[in-house]
Amino acid sequence: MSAIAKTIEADAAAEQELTDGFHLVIDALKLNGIDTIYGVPGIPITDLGRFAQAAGIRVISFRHEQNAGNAAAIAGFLTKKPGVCLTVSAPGFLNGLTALANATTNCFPMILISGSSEREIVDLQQGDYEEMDQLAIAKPLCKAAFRVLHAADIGIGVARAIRAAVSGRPGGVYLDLPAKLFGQVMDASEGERSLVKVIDAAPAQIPAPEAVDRAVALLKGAKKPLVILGKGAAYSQADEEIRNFVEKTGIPFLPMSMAKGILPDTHPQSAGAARSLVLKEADVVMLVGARLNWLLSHGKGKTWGPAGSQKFIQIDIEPREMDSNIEIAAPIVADIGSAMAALNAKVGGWAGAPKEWLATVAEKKDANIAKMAPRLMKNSAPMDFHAALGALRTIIKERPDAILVNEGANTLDLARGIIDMYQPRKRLDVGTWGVMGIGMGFAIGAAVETGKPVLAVEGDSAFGFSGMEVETICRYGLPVTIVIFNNNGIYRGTDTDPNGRDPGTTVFVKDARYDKMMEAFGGVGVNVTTPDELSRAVNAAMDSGKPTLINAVIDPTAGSESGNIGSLNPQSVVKRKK
Ligand SMILES: CC(C)(COP(=O)(O)OP(=O)(O)OC[C@H]1O[C@@H](n2cnc3c(N)ncnc32)[C@H](O)[C@@H]1OP(=O)(O)O)[C@@H](O)C(=O)NCCC(=O)NCCSC=O
Repeated sequence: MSAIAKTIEADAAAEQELTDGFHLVIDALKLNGIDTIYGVPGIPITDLGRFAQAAGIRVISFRHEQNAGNAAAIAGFLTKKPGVCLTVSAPGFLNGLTALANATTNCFPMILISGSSEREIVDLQQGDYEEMDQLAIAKPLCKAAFRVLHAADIGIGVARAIRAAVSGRPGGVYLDLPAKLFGQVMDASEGERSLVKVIDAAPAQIPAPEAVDRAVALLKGAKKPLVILGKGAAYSQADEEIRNFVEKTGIPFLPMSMAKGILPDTHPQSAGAARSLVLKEADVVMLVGARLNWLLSHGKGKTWGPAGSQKFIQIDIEPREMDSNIEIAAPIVADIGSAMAALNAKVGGWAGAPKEWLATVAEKKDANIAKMAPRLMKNSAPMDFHAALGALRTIIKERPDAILVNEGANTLDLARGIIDMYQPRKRLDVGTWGVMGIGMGFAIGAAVETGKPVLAVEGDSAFGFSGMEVETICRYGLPVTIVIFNNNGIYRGTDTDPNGRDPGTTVFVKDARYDKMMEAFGGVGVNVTTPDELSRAVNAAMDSGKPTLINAVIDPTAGSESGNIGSLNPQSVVKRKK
């Protein structure tokens, strides 16, 4: 071998033995089973995305970080592994932060990884590119926040982020990676040794036996027991244990929005269609992964029975959740799976819920269902919400493993009650914050993570927050069908400016054709005006698996001001002169 050849070979060997910050981040994620990254490329993380894709990680590039973050968040909810969102510094980071905060509020495990500026310059405020103290900004908005300054600490940084995201009550974690870190080079073997594989990231939290006994005693003495299933119960994937408990005890259950389908909405014990009655009349209420927040009127007031007349059992992994609004007579601090298993072991041989109570619930439920039925069957043009949702309800019944994404005002409030769900974790919606804008991010995340067909039912306003991602859906050829309930505006399309100068504050362009947006990117666009046309279009889209957007024309006068949350949306009682 010539001297030159020897030198080249020696150089190559030396090169192989090196690694850098980019590759250590990727190796750390892969070592911990993270196989997908959602993000938007740019300075300083462009190459991180490229190298990650080359290393076999699936990298889904979005048009806006908030949507990428929402996709990562819902990936976390669906898989119990942290969903990862990758952004550029400053504005990209801030865009992703909304999704991180929302993930934290909803208890979805997610990691926002953002490139950032050089510490030394940021701290002295010397004007670096997109200079911002991202760590300080992220801290109050997520469960934990870490910054890695040295490549040798990347393994620890990623491990801490993963454990923080999924252990205990899951949530969002911010991981700050300054640009300088990516180029730091080290010996490959040293780099490998610095990586950390997280063992038992979310250990089971076993309930105390006396806590379980206390709860069982309360339930057995109840005349009108009720189980409320929350999104935490859906997240836990303890589907069998939950179903066993509900069926063994015969207690009526009320699913919160994203808990629909843990047991089918058509289950004889479902009290979904008798919501007001069961909340007011139950004497013992068992909350399973459901919090007594605004969605349950904080456990008090006119939604509930007289103060002190109802006793609460609460199962939650977070001890501080107990007594957050009212007294919890039987707290069970545990993960849902362990708690339900422990309860199941204690409720054998029990006679079940009193028959009179079941009959009362059934009567109210049947009456509400009968009242709604004719409204779902009108084949009129233009459609109202009920007629359009009646068509979609049949589609989900026939395709129970499809994932339903839902956001809007009327579109959300009515779809929640009308569209029955049959399987767990198939309904993804606006969650704890009632946030508009989750639509396309959730749809993409759900399609990527599960490979199942996704039906996104969107109000025209809600869709606008993430609508540009239809290009992403087309680019990746995802099996997403979007139905836009287009009534020309927010709530309805009839508002006007009293001065006649501008459009009313809640209206959009009249008779807009959202379906044309999809066609612009090679997807299928369809305009429909009747429930029959809507059914045909959705079925064709879901059969073909092609990205499709259906503009469903809804009567602009249909819809009300999202009445359910009227107390949060005060109307002025003051009449003022012009
Ligand atoms: C907290 C809530 C679930 C409470 O709503 P409620 O109207 O009290 O209950 P819902 O479950 O929607 O049910 C309404 C009524 O329909 C009945 N109901 C429910 N399902 C059915 C079926 N399948 N058939 C017939 N009737 C039904 C149910 O018993 C209630 O009647 P009765 O029992 O007779 O009362 C809701 O307000 C909510 O999730 N809000 C979030 C909204 C949100 O996030 N918006 C984003 C902002 S929008 C931006 O502007």
